[in-house]
Amino acid sequence: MAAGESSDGTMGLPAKVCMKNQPFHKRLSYSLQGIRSAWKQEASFRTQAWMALGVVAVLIALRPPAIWWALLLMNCGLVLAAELFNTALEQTLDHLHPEIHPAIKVAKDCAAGAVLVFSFSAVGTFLAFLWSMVVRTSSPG
Ligand SMILES: Nc1ncnc2c1ncn2[C@@H]1O[C@H](COP(=O)(O)OP(=O)(O)OP(=O)(O)O)[C@@H](O)[C@H]1O
Repeated sequence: MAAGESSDGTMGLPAKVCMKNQPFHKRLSYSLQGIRSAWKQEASFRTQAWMALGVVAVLIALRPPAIWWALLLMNCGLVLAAELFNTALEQTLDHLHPEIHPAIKVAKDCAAGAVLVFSFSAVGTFLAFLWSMVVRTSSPG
């Protein structure tokens, strides 16, 4: 055993530090646990996930060119990822500072604003997609 190393191989580091750099399957499992927690706790995340599924259903039904799949899936992913970041920030702030504070209001409002910006982008992209479908079906030939 090297000097300073403990018998459990942690070198006496706090447990939190030892949770870094774990095998891929463990890191994947933590990511999935995060998504499951957001699903359980955040109504907004559930709504956005159902809407993303709706978009996928529309894509499967209409079979548009690949560029529309890429654009719409990317927008759905951005909204869901932004909501996960928003949830992470809310949980951290509520844990570290449960009391009301103007700085926490600004931080939470900005995070919610980020989700709103991505949501507008997603809605705009979806409307453009619908418009392109209408033009494609109404054009002669
Ligand atoms: N500790 C606090 N201090 C000041 N304002 C707060 C605090 N906690 C929440 N707020 C205000 O309440 C709003 C909603 O709070 P919070 O984000 O925790 O709820 P939420 O329903 O989970 O929101 P979201 O739908 O964005 O996930 C915040 O955007 C902020 O304006």
